[in-house]
Amino acid sequence: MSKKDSEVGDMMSSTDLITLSRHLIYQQKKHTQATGDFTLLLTSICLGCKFVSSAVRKAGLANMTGLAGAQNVQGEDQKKLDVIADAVFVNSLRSCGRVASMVTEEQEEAIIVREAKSGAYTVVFDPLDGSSNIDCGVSIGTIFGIYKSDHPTFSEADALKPGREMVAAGYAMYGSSTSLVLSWGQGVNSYALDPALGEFILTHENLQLPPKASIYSINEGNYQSWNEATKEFVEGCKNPKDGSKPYSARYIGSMVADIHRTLLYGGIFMYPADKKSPDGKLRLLYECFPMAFLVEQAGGKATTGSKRILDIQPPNIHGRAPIYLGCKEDVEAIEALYKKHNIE
Ligand SMILES: O=P(O)(O)OC[C@H]1O[C@](O)(COP(=O)(O)O)[C@@H](O)[C@@H]1O
Ligand SMILES: [Mg+2]
Ligand SMILES: [Mg+2]
Repeated sequence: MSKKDSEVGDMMSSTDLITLSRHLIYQQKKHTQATGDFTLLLTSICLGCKFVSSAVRKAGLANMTGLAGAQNVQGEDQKKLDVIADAVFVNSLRSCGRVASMVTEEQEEAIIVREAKSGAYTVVFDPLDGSSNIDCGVSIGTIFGIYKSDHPTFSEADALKPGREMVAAGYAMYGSSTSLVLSWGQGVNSYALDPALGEFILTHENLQLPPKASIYSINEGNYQSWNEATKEFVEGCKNPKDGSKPYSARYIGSMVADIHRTLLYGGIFMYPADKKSPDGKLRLLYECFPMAFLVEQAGGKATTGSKRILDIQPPNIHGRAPIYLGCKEDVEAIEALYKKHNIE
C-alpha cells in the first residue's frame, strides 16, 4: 500500500461517520415496539430535503428563480421554488404510506391521504421558508413538525393541536452547505448533507443553547409599530443599563437561517405582533411550533411574550402568532417586560 493509501485508511478509521440513517436505525432498535413507520417517514422528509437542496443549487441556472404567477392562501406571491418545493414534499410524504394528513403553507386546505395505514402521522410544513431571499442566493430552508395522526378521523382537526403534542420537528437549511436539524424529543442534532455521498452526516450532537448570549435578531424596520416591551428590550440590547457591552444585531430575513444561527451561536430571535399585524407574522403550525420545539429541546424558551408558544391551541391551520425565542434568560427578560407594561 502506498503512503497516500495508508493515510486515507487512517482518516477513515479515525473519523466516526454517523449518518442520519444509522442514527434512526439505532433509535428504532432502542424501542422494542418500534414499527419502523417513523423511520420511513423521516426518510421521506430527507428525500424531499435532498431534492429541494439540489433544485436550490441550480435555481439560477435552470430558470427556477422568480415568481410562479399565483398567490398562496396568505395572499403572498408564490415563487417558482415555493411551488416546486411544495410539490416535492407533498409527493414524497404521500407516497411513503405513513402520512394520513398534511398541512402546507402553500395550500389553503389540509391534504388528507385516505390510503394511509393506521398508526400514521400528520406533517405540517413550510416547504420553502425565506422565499424573498431565493433570488439573491441567501440561505433559505424547509420547516416541518410531526404529530401522531388521529387517523382515521380524516379531517383537518388532526393538525389543530398545541405544538407540545408534536413527536418531532426540524428544518433543513439550504445555505453554504445543506444542514438538517432535527429533534424527536431527546435533544437536538444537526446533520450536514455530503453532496458526494448523498447522506446527512452528524455534525452537532445534542445542541445546547447557553442561558444568555449577546445577539438580537429582529426586523428593526418595524420599530415604530412595536409594543413598549419590545422597544425597551431592543433599547437595552443597544445601551445596556449596567454598562456592559452592547448586543450584536443579526437579521437574515429567513426564519430558518436566523434560528440556525441562534441555535449555534446563541441569542434571541423576535417577530412580535405590531400595529400592522396584530397577530404577528409567522405561522403557528409550520413556523412557530417546530422552531419552538427545537429551541426548547436545546434548553431555550419560546414565548408570545405572555404565553408559551407550544401551549397555544391553533385557531385554524394557517393562524399566526407573535414569537420571541432563544436563550432562556433573554426570553425571560422579554416576559418580564410584558408583565411590566401589562401586555397580554
Ligand atoms: O421580511 P420580514 O417581514 O422581516 O419577514 C421575514 C420572515 O418572513 C418569512 O420569510 C416568512 O416565510 P416564507 O418565506 O415561508 O413566507 C420568515 O422566514 C422570516 O422570518
Ligand atoms: Mg416561512
Ligand atoms: Mg414558505
